[in-house]
Amino acid sequence: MKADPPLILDIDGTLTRPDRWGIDPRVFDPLWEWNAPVVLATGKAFPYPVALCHFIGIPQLVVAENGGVVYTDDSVTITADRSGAQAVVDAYLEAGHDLGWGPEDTVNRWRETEVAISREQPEGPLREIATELGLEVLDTGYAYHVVDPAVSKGNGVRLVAESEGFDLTNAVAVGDSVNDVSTFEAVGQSFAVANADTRAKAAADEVLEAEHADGTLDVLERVRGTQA
Ligand SMILES: O=C(O)COP(=O)(O)O
Ligand SMILES: [Mg+2]
Repeated sequence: MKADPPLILDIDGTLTRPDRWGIDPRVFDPLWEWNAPVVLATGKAFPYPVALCHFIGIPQLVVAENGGVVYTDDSVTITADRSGAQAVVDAYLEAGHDLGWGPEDTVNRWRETEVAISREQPEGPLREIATELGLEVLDTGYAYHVVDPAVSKGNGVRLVAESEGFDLTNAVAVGDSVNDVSTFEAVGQSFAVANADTRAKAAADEVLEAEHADGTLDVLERVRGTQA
């Protein structure tokens, strides 16, 4: 019997539904049944993908914070320091802006290596301050992320593959935005969902006809059982 290829999946825009926030529940069963490693590679803070793996019922193979935090079953690697991003955010707040998440800010509460800002907040001054301080702003379509340019999902995915002992040239990735470009470059076969931004579409081997989880489910159907 042929095996499944390792999967590297983005979360927002890729496992979600187009019409509302949240994961499309149809992705749970195929991921639980997947006969190869499934890595969730996301811009979200570390607890979110860990919880998603937990609730799907699959091993916790996670790249969080756009590569800032990498987790295989038994080891956490922190690949950056939050202080750079925090300095950008402090200057942004000092200039009279807000992160836009309310007083408890659960978006950033557990972030260890980067900071996310609501897309309802002004982007121009954030980019200006980040450039001045040598940091980068990624617009995922869900938030602006202030990140260390040396950090990437792709590098995180390489760490997971090395530690788990699978070959990324056999892996299949699906994503929707600029923060997935480095993942697409790291794997053998990459797909951008139809709702993806122009950078992700340009970097992917193939742009799917379907959006969000519909596109991802089509890929799963197509690549299941195709490994030697
Ligand atoms: O946190 C975000 O802004 C986007 O998350 P994602 O990388 O899973 O799409
Ligand atoms: Mg995404």
